[in-house]
Amino acid sequence: MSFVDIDDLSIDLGEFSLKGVSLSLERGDYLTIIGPTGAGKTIFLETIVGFWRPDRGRIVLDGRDITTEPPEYRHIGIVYQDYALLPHMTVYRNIAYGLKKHKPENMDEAIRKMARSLHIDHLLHRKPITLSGGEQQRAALARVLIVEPSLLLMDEPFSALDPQTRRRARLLLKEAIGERATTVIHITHDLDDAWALANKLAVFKDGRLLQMGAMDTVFSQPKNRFVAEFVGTGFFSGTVVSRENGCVNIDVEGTCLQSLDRADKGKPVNVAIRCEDIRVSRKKPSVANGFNILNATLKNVIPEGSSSLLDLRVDNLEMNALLTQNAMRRLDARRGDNLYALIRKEHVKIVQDG
Ligand SMILES: Nc1ncnc2c1ncn2[C@@H]1O[C@H](COP(=O)(O)OP(=O)(O)OP(=O)(O)O)[C@@H](O)[C@H]1O
Repeated sequence: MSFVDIDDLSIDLGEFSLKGVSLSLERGDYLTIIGPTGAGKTIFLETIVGFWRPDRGRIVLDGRDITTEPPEYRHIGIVYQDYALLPHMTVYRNIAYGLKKHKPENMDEAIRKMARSLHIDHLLHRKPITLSGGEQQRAALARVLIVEPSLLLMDEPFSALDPQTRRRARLLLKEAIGERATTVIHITHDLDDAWALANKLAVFKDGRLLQMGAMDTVFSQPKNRFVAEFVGTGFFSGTVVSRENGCVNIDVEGTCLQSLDRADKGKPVNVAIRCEDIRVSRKKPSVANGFNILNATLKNVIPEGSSSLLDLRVDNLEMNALLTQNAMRRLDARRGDNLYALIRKEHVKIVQDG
């Protein structure tokens, strides 16, 4: 049995339903949930915390079936996007509020220690309205973390923060939960949150959990086209035409891709290629060993923060490659240039459509 076992969680709210969501987490796991707006991510968290009573399914936390327990007995902390601090209380009293049921003997020291770890010890006397967004966020985190919840739920906790404050908040959160090995489920629209914090990723759509797994696995082996597109991984359908020297040759709309994965000749397969795994070069490498080397035309360059996404045309296929700004400068490419896309055979992943 895992630390968190959610089995077949279903709820019908009329216009929206959560459909048989099952997942398990080990103690200390950090799961980020992504998915389009209206996918049911918040309803899922609210069902775990006890805001909604599911029509079907079970929630087991640390061996205890909490499906029908009142929220206050579940020992689950939740942090919202809008922080939900009590406006008439100081930061100190907001944090203490979390401890109102189980006051530890050394409550004052516990509050000050928590405030120090989240760098808000100088703000304890202030009311929430006088704080910046980042400071309010840290106060909200302190209020939830001080009760040492068995499970911490967060619904887009950083969405109102500027990029720099967000990075800092991630670091502080990581330190604060790392010390306690807190198990976390965190909804976000920012994949950088997932890469910075999580070891697991879940993708929701239309009230369903489409895929959950280790971060790398979901990115490199998305189960279907929707998940692939959502995480920015290329997804292609083709047929295995031959197997030789430990490789399979896959025909994808007239382009031959070689993969080290196993599949039978004649089998239709889906292939996933992460945009980070496509290198782009002006020169054709003299040694092709281990690589797919494909002629590519640069259609477009889309700047993405510290990287650029290259829109490449490879025969009949559209592929995206993600290059750092340094790699981009070295490549010095313009729209319409003829280039080479280099993809290691082990990065061409054969995936089951799910
Ligand atoms: N009380 C309710 N009764 C009926 N439908 C609801 C209720 N609350 C939310 N919904 C609907 O359920 C769907 C899922 O909402 P939810 O807030 O869980 O989405 P989400 O994935 O968190 O989206 P976002 O990323 O925009 O926050 C939405 O279509 C929403 O309108």
